[in-house]
Amino acid sequence: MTELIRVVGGAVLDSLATPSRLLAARRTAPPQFAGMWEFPGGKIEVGESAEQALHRELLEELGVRVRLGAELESESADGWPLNERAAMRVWFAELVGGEPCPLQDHDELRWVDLGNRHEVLDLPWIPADLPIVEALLAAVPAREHGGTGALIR
Ligand SMILES: Nc1nc2c([nH]c(=O)n2[C@H]2C[C@H](O)[C@@H](COP(=O)(O)OP(=O)(O)OP(=O)(O)O)O2)c(=O)[nH]1
Repeated sequence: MTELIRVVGGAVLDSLATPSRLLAARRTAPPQFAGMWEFPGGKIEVGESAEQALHRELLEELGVRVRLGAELESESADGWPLNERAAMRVWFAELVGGEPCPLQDHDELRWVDLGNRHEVLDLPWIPADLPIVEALLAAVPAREHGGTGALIR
């Protein structure tokens, strides 16, 4: 059996304590994903933990340092299925250094309003990301319900 490709993604928020916006990134490659939106991140390299990989990828791709919050839990410990060979673990995060720029693998970054489901879901996400985005929207505490702090660990 071929080994699972392990991917990590960052659900970068304007704030873990009082989240209102999510940073989405538009891919430039490969051709089947170019122009689609995703969670910035990438494959875990040999010798890295998932969290180390996520810090490295966000620095390489966006030029930012982040504080990680809670993981967006999926049914499998391997993370969210992307295809028959790959799965992605996703962590909430907030910026602690740098301004996000599409340095590598993306040509546009966009802060989308978590209070507006259509604005978030109308982006042409990589199809495998749609259940993840739905779960993220459900996990982010609604401000009007006074839910804050749930994404901090
Ligand atoms: N980063 C990321 N990859 C995703 C998402 N959704 C999704 O299906 N993928 C797929 C696309 C790729 O086949 C794979 C991740 O590969 P990648 O190209 O981002 O990884 P990498 O930065 O380590 O790139 P490379 O050096 O191996 O080319 O997972 C997502 O939201 N974020």
